[in-house]
Amino acid sequence: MSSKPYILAIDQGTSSTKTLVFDESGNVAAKGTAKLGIRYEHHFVEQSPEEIYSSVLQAVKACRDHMARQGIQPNQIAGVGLTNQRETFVLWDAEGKLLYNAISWQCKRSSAICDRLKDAGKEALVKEKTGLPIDPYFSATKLIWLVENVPSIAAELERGNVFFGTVDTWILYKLTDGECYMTDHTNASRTMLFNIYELTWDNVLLDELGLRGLKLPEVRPSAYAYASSTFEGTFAEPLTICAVVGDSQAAALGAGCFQSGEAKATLGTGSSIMMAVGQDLRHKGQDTVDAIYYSTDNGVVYAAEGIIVSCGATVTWMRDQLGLFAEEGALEQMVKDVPANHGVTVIPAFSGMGTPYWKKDAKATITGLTFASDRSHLIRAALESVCFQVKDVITATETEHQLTLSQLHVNGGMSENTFVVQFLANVLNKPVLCSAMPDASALGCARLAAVTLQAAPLETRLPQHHVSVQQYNPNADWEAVQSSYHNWLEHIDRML
Ligand SMILES: O=P(O)(O)OC[C@H](O)CO
Repeated sequence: MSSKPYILAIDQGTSSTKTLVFDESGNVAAKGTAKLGIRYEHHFVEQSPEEIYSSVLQAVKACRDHMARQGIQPNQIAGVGLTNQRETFVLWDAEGKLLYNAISWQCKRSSAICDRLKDAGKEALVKEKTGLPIDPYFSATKLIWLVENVPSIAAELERGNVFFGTVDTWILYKLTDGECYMTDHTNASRTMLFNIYELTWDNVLLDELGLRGLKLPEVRPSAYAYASSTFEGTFAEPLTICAVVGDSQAAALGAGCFQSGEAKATLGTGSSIMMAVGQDLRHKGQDTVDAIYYSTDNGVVYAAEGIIVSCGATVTWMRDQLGLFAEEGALEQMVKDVPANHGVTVIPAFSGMGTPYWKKDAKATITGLTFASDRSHLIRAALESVCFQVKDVITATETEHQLTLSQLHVNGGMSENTFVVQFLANVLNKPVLCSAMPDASALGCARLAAVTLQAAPLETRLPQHHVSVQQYNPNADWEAVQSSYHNWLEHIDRML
């Protein structure tokens, strides 16, 4: 064992920051966590940048204290990996003074701006350069909203005094007292300002979007020695941050998607599905998102991504707004008790539909109800909708990239529901793998940090041989499965 066998991973997410210490085999040796608030107001979703930063410090401190109880010394930490919620951004000035709250990836304030850009025919240009569709999900249109609606930001932009940063950049900036103004390829690729083929901020796009003069961070590989920090005195000696990567990408790396055609689906409130494509993006996605998966000294690896807006959110709505059940635990048995959905179909467009439909203004529908329908049918149809949406994304990805899904790894809260995972295996007609390791994003960024530290192949880092992985194989009548999926597609067609 080396004298520095541990890696500290920081996972800065939307509702909390988690920290985990991994040993060389991928065992979790210590943990810390800190909660984080979020403000929802109609279509506006914001967070406090200071709170984001302090949640990182708190979670790192909690982890340090746990390390001490486990007998791990800070000088046994070889380096730090940082993974973070993507698309959320912060603006500050040359003095480091905040210009606004952090605008969350969930915020849809720029819906009308997206329509305007599409009407002006900008969609092809944006897609061609960034790999992204024009959608409020990505940072740029919400930045335009701020420039158009907050006079002080417009004035500062005019003076060249607006510094833009995704959450990783903000954390690096704060940890280094403004010394490190950087981001990685994966985070840059979610802003809708970064050319994912030329690997530069796109000046043509910045001009077209009225953002000329915006200060943007230097972009580095995901596996890279960014900066060193004591985390404001949490550690006596500075630790080096050796990796930065968006959390969905990190979750795919943590799940072990290393070969083209391997994919992961994080089934949370919504879902991000990512399929590894390789170093060469030969076919560009039309309805899927072309994403930078990760980058090292050896270059950039691409992935295809699909975004589902409503997964667990549909079930939460059925619990909180319709009162159909009280606890998640009861849910699984309830749906297993009914052999089918009895003709009930839920199209969960509560906040529009993402990949491959990109209909941000669509509304949810429940169809096929009769007096014989009961809550189990509704819930079953809601859970089926999660799987059908994943199938939609996988089908679009396979077609656009001329790849075949080999297997799907699932993680996130809904992957604990065995009905969902089995139904997914049936709908995809492929094995679905569910790891007992819940913190895939932290593991993924720790793997990248290990690559920076040891220049070894990514797939050999922190192998986690001890963690059990449950495999679900298709076990239903394929014709029946196909017929229910066709029924879903027909309903989608009607909705569109
Ligand atoms: O904070 P999470 O883990 O829900 O991740 C948010 C995603 O990065 C948004 O793209």
